[in-house]
Amino acid sequence: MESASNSFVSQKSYHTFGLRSSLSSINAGADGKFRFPLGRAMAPELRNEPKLVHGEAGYVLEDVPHFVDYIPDLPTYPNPLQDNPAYSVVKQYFVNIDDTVAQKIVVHKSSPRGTHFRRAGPRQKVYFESDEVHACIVTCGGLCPGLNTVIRELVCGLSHMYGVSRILGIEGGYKGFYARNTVHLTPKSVNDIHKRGGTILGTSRGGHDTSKIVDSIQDRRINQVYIIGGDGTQKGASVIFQEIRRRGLKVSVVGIPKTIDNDIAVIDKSFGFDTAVEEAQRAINAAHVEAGSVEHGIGVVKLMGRYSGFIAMYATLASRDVDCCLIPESPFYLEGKGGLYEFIEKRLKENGHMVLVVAEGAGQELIAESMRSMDHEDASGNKLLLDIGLWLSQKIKDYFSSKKKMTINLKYIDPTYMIRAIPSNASDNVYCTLLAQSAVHGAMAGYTGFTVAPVNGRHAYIPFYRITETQNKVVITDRMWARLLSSTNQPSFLSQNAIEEAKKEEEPPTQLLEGENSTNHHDEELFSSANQPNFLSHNATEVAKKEEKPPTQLHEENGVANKPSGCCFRWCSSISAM
Ligand SMILES: Nc1ncnc2c1ncn2[C@@H]1O[C@H](COP(=O)(O)OP(=O)(O)O)[C@@H](O)[C@H]1O
Ligand SMILES: O=P(O)(O)OC[C@H]1O[C@](O)(COP(=O)(O)O)[C@@H](O)[C@@H]1O
Ligand SMILES: [Mg+2]
Repeated sequence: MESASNSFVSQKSYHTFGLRSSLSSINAGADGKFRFPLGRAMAPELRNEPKLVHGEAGYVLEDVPHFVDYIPDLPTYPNPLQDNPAYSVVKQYFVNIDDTVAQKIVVHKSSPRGTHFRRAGPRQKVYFESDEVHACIVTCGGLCPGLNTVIRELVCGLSHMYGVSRILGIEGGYKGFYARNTVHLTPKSVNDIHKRGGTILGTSRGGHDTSKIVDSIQDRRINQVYIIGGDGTQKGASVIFQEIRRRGLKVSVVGIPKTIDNDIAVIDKSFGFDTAVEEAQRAINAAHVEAGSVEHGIGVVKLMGRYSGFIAMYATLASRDVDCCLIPESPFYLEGKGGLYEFIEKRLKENGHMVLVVAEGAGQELIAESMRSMDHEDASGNKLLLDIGLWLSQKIKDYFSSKKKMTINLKYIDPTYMIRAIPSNASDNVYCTLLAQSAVHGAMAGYTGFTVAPVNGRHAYIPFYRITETQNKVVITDRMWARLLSSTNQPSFLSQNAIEEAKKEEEPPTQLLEGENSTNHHDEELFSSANQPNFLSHNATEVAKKEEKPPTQLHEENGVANKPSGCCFRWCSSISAM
């Protein structure tokens, strides 16, 4: 462990440019290509306005900030990856600077091309020399499977791909910047951490003091900040970035989206979600076994999902043992025709038992009606929820014993923290690896103020505001919720009027549906992450390069040829990216 006061600080190349000097370069875009409207008092990127580039046929690039937007005359260096043997087999390893990723891929003949994001991946030129980089990593908010994998892969990516050796772990979330010690991270020290749940750095809610955090970054001469966390964390990262840019610092601020609830907007999915859905099966199985072993058995399982019911929805679809799934997005009622009690009674009569999955944020308004609502918040300002699982279990017991005089046998299982605290599964581990590598490539290339994530199966750099302006929610008028309703045959709890209203409110479902993503080859990343020899002679490499088509073509072909069929998860193949 290293204390904040004695951390090693290099004086080399730590740029601090005042606002005045930064204004001289405001019309040059990230790659010196794009230009912003002239004749304004201050550049858009200094006023937190979107950095938009318009192209033909309604094409819009929602670009991310870059050092050259506010720091003039920065030197660039060749990317050290060009001499890395793991990557020498790849014909076009570096991403074309004009590559962008479409936000919507379901289009019609006459559709405008729409919003795009900058494609993630390694660039030919970088804005840091290896020994100049002083990186730090922080984890904030609730736990999520995969946090340790992302930390590991950031450290290994920085070290193995870019020769960076100065990497600090900030302990205990945002407040750790100014109130806790730091820990020096090396590939050796993080070697096994992906096998453990939680985060080796610790985490916290609250404690976001922007100026103290940026002072700490500046004092320690940190120039790459990797911030792993959910929607709240990304809001915090955004204000840190704004302050850093206001001070004119050459410090890259990179957000890595983490949320077990999968409630972050724009992105395909967040890491840990797959693991959570898988682990939830164990609780659902247990509930099913318990319920099926007794007369009129009811198994109730509570899953996480404060404002979004994705875990509950996917766990239900995956299990096939669930009779009813309740989520925050779909209000329900208990009594009367079409209500929950009526449905439970029907299922018990038909099957003798039933399983109910409830997301923690579901039915909060119902509990609030029957209990005195406590409008409490946690340290980060998130609403503290009343326990729907316990409350609902009690209501069901009361109803059947006093109103129906029917003996039921209800078992309530709350596996929420057990699900959140496990290590990530194989699929999430690969996802975390690619995510961390994309983050490192972006920072090395001089981009800043962005969140990295897959969009339609390709990793992209997304401006913070796009991630934080809305939350991802289950669309109850979309096909996936309809699939769930049809698989459980539960009531929709909606009147015809409410359905019409919901349809009007929701965006048309032009987002990804099943099987629309492509699977791509990632052998190059795998060679690099294992640091193994590629066992190819120079000749073989050259021959392979001639035989292969450039990766962009390959990707496109795979997009058509490798469409998975019959897969019900919209992002099942979307971990390809980059
Ligand atoms: N609007 C905001 N501005 C700045 N910091 C924020 C904001 N919202 C949350 N944070 C900070 O982000 C961190 C994590 O937020 P939290 O909501 O607990 O988790 P998550 O990031 O997983 O949503 C906390 O330290 C919190 O203080
Ligand atoms: O008890 P804690 O640590 O506040 O966490 C509970 C909350 O964490 C969550 O997993 C979401 O966490 P984040 O906001 O950190 O993504 C919710 O599902 C749950 O309500
Ligand atoms: Mg959150």
